[in-house]
Amino acid sequence: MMEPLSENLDIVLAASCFLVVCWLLFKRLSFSPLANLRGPPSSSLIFGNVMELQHQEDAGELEYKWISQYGEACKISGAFGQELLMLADPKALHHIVQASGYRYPKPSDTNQSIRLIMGRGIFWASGDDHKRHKKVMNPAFDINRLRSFLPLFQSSAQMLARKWKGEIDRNGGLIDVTTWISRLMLDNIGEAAFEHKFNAVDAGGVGELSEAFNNLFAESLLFPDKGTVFFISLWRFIPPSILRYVEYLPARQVRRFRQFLKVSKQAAKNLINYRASNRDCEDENKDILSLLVRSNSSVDPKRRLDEDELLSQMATIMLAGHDSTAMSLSWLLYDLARNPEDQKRVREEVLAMKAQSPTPDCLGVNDFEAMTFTNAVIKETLRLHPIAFMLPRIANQDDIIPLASPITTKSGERISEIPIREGQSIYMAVYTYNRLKHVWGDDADRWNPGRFLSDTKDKDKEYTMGMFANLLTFSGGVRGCLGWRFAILELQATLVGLIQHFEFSPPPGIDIQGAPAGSMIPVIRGRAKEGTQLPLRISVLTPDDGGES
Ligand code: HEM
Repeated sequence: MMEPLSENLDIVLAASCFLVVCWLLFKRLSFSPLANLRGPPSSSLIFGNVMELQHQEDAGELEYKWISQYGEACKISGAFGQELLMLADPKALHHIVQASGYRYPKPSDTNQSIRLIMGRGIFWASGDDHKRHKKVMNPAFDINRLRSFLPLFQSSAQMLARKWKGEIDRNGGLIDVTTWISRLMLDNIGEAAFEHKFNAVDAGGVGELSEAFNNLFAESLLFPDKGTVFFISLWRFIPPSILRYVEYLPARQVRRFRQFLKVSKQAAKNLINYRASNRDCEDENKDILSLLVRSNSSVDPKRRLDEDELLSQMATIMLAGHDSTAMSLSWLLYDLARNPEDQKRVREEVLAMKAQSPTPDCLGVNDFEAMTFTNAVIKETLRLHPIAFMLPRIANQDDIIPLASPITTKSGERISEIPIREGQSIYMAVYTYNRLKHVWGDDADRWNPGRFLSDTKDKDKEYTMGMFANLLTFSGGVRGCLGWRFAILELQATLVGLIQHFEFSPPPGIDIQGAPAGSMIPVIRGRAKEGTQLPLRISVLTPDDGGES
């Protein structure tokens, strides 16, 4: 039977597009300045190394292996013959993140994914638009403003401690810390961002917004199938003005993201409307949303955020400020569970600080800063478990990337800079940079918080990297994490609030892996399909055990 004409036409069109794309790629690749770089062989003509990277068991380990083998700057293959420059070299990363301003934006396909999840907020904006967003956002992340959230973080931790004491009696001490910590961080960000009480710890995570967050990344980005990778890999060939329409596709991931964005924007809108009709109280509102609304109305009207940008900002803050800290704190408790001596040392430091404080139940920011070992364990967890284990970028002009450690090319030449062309895709290997031996010491791939104590300095910190402790975990430069101080204060307050009441140990027979779901999420090894979880055995400390009852 004859195929309908329109169907034949579709096939012809698709095939022609494909041939044009192949031809363009061939033209580009035949003159590639990366041609002489070493790197792993491409394992698929269509997918290059992408499937291996997205299906690796422990996020970041494959990059670590390749960089150990081919050097801190090497070449990997993207889909449809794309060449990616993978970098862990400190000087190269410093050049991109710190020294180049807006010359290395996020690639258009990454930006489209961000737009799907968080809308047109600061995470998505680029170039001059990003400057506009940042100007409005900055006052809300002022250090003194953030300090005012400390009592909130402390009371949330106390609430969780009370809740866990009840849970431990009920289920023999085995608790999925990720679920609970996620609820706690949701309560914190809800209150800090909107002055909105989710009561997620108390009510057990019910409610539309709580549910929209639940397992968002595990359900949508973990171990994608070939069809999904194929589809998303085509995005970089589509102009952004057309690409934005993917948000209307009925695919499962897209639906999940759309639902989250819709629910969080609606929550922000309801609050703005409520505040508008209760203007008397406006000056008393110190939450991030109120500050944003005020900051927005005080900038030049031409550079103001429109309503959709403002609402997207809240989706951005809710997601960026909740999931990342929840995962980081879960990893921190896991690391301490596996290192009981260090756990004990943190607890002793906390109890000693409380003993000398006139207000032991509400330690201040300076008290937290003075707890050197507690801060060292936080840094060590952020080093070993960077939630954003890779960061993609694209060069928006020709450039020469300098290297701290020269690399050997395929022809045996030693080079200490790499010329690149406009449009070159970059893969910043955050996980590997955080584990480089010449930066962090010979034991860089192992847990050792002592490396962050001042008397055991490591060698090569020549190239300043990120916002905190020279780690790349919060990225850096103009696109560095806006909420890093918020995150550190929240991690300090929550850790201090929990460690004085509980002892954490790993449950026997359960191994945890950091799965690559856009970010590095903890799952039980071999049971990733069950979603994000990190069960720990938790016991309540009594004064006799050295804890607080
Ligand atoms: C441990 C916790 C956190 C980690 C590891 C983290 C990591 C990062 C990273 C790597 C980026 C850059 C992403 C990129 O360039 O593609 C980023 C950006 C951002 N983060 Fe965080 N973050 C954390 C907590 C927070 C918190 C608590 C907030 C807000 C309350 C926040 C708000 C933001 C915002 C608004 C941006 C976008 C900045 C811009 O594009 O200019 N983050 N974060």
